Amino acid sequence: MKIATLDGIRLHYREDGDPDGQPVVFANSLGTDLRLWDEVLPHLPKGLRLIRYDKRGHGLSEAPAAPYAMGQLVHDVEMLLDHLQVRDAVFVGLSIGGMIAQGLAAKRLDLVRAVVLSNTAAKIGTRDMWAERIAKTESEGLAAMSDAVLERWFAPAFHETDAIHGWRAMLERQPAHGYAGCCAAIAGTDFMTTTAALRLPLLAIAGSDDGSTPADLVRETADLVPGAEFALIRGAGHLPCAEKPEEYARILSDFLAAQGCL
Ligand SMILES: O=C(O)CC1=CCC(=O)O1
Repeated sequence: MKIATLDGIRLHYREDGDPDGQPVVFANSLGTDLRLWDEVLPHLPKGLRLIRYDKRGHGLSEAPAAPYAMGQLVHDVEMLLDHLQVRDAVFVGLSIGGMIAQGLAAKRLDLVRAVVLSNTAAKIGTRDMWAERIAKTESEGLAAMSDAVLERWFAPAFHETDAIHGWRAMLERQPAHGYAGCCAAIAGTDFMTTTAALRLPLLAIAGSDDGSTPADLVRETADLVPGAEFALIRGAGHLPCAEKPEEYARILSDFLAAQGCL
């Protein structure tokens, strides 16, 4: 198991693939850990250096007292990539992970050569919506919200699979204050202006049944950046990498090939 203590925060990460290959970094969504990418990685071409990590408050990373700020989440991964001596990575971020991707690309272009913004936006939800979710998480715990969250995560057919129970367990086992801390970071984030100033290769991925960041919202963020590409995965919700991993990997592989990464 790999843990790096960086500026006082313990971050859990994992590396797969070729240590000398093109780095591809994956950032997870709210309520998930780095296993979010388990089904995608085996379908990616060989020769890539695949780096995943748990953001603060999630998975096996430390969960300091909430709330967190988006700047802290960006700084955490910035330190991790410096620690791993990564430069010019393709950064794949899903939902809050996609917000981290936008923040990192705006701050440290030396670390990021291209971004994949999956099921995310420059701004997600409203302050009131997040305040409500934080209050419920703190008072009732994550299990009280998991039905509603899973409705947004997956299209109807996936709810009939055994795998749905694993995703529920992953969500409910996150530290409640870590989850709430990340909700606060999302509530305080509006990257409209900074993302519109980005000039780098960008692929946005959306799910047709995404109840959290609907496809139109994802496309709106992609449209901020000249030349951005957009891919829609039909029959998938907010976590298409879990629901349609082969299609997700194909879209990602095509993008990596177009960037000369393969
Ligand atoms: O609505 C959800 O729970 C999904 C979500 C919103 C931001 C994020 O990272 O996940």
